[in-house]
Amino acid sequence: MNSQALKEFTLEEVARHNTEGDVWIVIDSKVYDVTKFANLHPGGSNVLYADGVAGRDATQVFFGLHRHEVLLKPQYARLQIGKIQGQEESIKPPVPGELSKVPYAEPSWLNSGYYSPYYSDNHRKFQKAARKFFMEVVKPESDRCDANGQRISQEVVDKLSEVNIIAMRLGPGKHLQGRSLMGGIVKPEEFDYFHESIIHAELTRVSSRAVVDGLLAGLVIGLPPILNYGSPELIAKVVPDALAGKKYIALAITEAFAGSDVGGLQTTAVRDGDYWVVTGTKKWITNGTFADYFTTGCKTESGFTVLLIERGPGVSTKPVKTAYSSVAGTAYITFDKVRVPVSHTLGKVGSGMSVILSNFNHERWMVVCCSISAQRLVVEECLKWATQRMVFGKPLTSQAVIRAKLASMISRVEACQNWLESVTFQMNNMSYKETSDKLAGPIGLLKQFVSRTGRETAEDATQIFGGRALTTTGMGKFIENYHRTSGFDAILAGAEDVLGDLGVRQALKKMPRNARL
Ligand code: HEM
Repeated sequence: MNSQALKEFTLEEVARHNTEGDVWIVIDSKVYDVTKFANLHPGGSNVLYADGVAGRDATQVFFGLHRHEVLLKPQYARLQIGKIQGQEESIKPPVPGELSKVPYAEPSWLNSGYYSPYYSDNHRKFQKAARKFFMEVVKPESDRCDANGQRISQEVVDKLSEVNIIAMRLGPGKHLQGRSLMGGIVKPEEFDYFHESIIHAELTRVSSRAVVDGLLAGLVIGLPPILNYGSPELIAKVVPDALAGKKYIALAITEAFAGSDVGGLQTTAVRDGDYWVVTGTKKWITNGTFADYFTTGCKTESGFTVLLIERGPGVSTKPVKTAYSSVAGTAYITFDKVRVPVSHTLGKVGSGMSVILSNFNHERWMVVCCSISAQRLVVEECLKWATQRMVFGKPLTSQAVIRAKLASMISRVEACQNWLESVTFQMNNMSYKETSDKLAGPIGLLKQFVSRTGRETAEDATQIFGGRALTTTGMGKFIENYHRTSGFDAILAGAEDVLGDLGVRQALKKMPRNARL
């Protein structure tokens, strides 16, 4: 409703409309006529006729039961008929691009009056633009697609590629040359891993776990092997369309037969002249239902080899139902005697393991960035809920047990953030080779730690929200989604225990032979 056209009422006038057949209520200074809506109200009509609600200021009871966004939906916003004389609304929706004022809802480098050795003003400017973009372009799409399971629309993908978010999700590198990043805020040669971490964090703030993956995570992990190991002709054929969001890529490694034990894979490629003939299956392949290309791990006579397989005769994909939304496009793939040109071999025949392993650090680090951002959002949701929810006449925060949970959640996310920033700083200063040598172990340990804290935080948040954390709509919908999907961070890009073990094994390799107590 246009504020200029708002009619003004006194609380006494509103109070006269307090019966079935004529019921008004006040929420945050706004007057709503809910007479006709009462019979359609999802919470029932009786609750609107109750004492203290009908004809009264029901702000507190309303916010104990609904998210603010309910009032912003056009079908409910139009129930507003005016405002209370002399009062102004105080509860406002977030403005796209703005930071949250809830403590710990933002990493400290974004809070005014705090300092960071890692982030510059350029990172801050970049973050502001990214938040606005994701809030305006991706959030509405995320809500819609997570619910209906449909893939992200081409229109949104086109907008992502206009500001080169698809290319930036791959990290710094040659592929950014000549591109205008986020409207030119950062020069391609100055784009670093902190900028990239901002993209992951801001994407995660507005998206469910499934949408984070649905927004071309398959490409983020499936394209680097092509960029790093493909022939110039193959790169020219595939990369421009992929970064423009015109073609989709999936990384097809895992099978029902083998996951972390890549050596046990059964998809086989046999040479036939200038072609490989590929037969086998792949499972849990993110974006597989809509991918045009599959960066595929195959068994060959001389060992494990990675091939780029184009969708075509012999390739079929079907959705795999998982705990998160099918917007992620998780697929079961069948390759039935698929003929793949030998020129589509990525790296040397038999050297597929190094092609795949070189990709893992970045993928795991990306999962960490996303998980920490989601955990921070959970902290924000819990702080808001525990403050606004009244129990036994007092806010939930008056309970020591709730405050203790909040303390654990905040400490975990802050610990994760600080470790992530220190690893990211190393990545900025190391060559790709050095990163593989020195950071594979720490990134494995970091991911194990972060996915564990994620699930602990999901448990704590569920206790704080109670039954509301068990429903997919309403007050606890983020908590329900996070609780249901935080396990993906513990499995995707390497199972938690395997990564912890990797970290320790890498450390043991570097133990000095003469180290003694
Ligand atoms: C303009 C006023 C209102 C609108 C547009 C509205 C709308 C809604 C909607 C859409 C829901 C479904 C749950 C959700 O999506 O969050 C809901 C549930 C509910 N509403 Fe309202 N409501 C209004 C006022 C009130 C008031 C004043 C009360 C006071 C008692 C109330 C009590 C409830 C209850 C008890 C539920 C069920 C909550 C649950 O299942 O957890 N509503 N309302």
